[in-house]
Amino acid sequence: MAEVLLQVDNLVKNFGGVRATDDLTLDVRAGEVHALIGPNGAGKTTFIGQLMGEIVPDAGAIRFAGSPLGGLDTPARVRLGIARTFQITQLLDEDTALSNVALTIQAQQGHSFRFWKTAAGDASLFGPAQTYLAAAGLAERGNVLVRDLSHGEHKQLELAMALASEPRLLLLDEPMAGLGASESRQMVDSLKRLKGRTAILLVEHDMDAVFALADRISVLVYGKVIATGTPADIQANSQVRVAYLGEGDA
Ligand SMILES: Nc1ncnc2c1ncn2[C@@H]1O[C@H](COP(=O)(O)OP(=O)(O)OP(=O)(O)O)[C@@H](O)[C@H]1O
Repeated sequence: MAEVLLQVDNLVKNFGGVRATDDLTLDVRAGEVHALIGPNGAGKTTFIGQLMGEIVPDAGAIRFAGSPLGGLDTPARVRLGIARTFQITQLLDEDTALSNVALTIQAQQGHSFRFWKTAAGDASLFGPAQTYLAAAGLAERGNVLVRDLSHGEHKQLELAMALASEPRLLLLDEPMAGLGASESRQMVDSLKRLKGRTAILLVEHDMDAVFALADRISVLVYGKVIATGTPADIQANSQVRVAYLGEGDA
């Protein structure tokens, strides 16, 4: 069995009277796609925020590659090898997809955005940028302006930008949201190609995508993991069927 990359133990987060994360225990193994599913408001986004260091837990522990993450800010966690999509919210609409990825690589290297003009002329960034675009399924779209990309292609570009930090763990918060059927298929194909290269924690409502991609699935209900298992285990779990999948649907 692959090594445990992310180990979360007994995590708790309260917002006033709401316990958004309730004694949450979960692990992600190196290279696996681990889907986290659950009804609206189950606490999935709050959990990702705690993994990235954007939300401070009230109790519990998170270890990544054996080291505790408590007290580390988001950039420090990115340097350790954790990345999420939508981390860099500002796509430059008037620049090409390739330039946007090149800029992300430059930012990873510690340069400030104000040196962008020089970076745009720095051909050494374009080779790697093209590789990340290709990994995200946008090999042919590098020279297209961001404002001319479709919604699905924006999502793929955000994926390429997340890959630019060479993460060992990629956190994806609803990558299929708002995508049409063919765009969803392209995203699933891109994520399938990434399997094994990086571990993925996939928060997703689209069950077709979850069952197409996941090695394991955890089910979150009211901030608590009520089940973890293979897709077949989860589909057969009567507690999950009642709580989430809906009897008769699964
Ligand atoms: N900053 C906050 N202040 C107060 N309550 C919050 C805050 N963030 C989240 N919550 C509450 O915590 C619970 C979990 O919310 P969260 O957004 O993490 O759920 P989710 O599973 O990501 O939902 P969805 O699938 O709809 O995105 C909800 O009851 C939500 O209202």
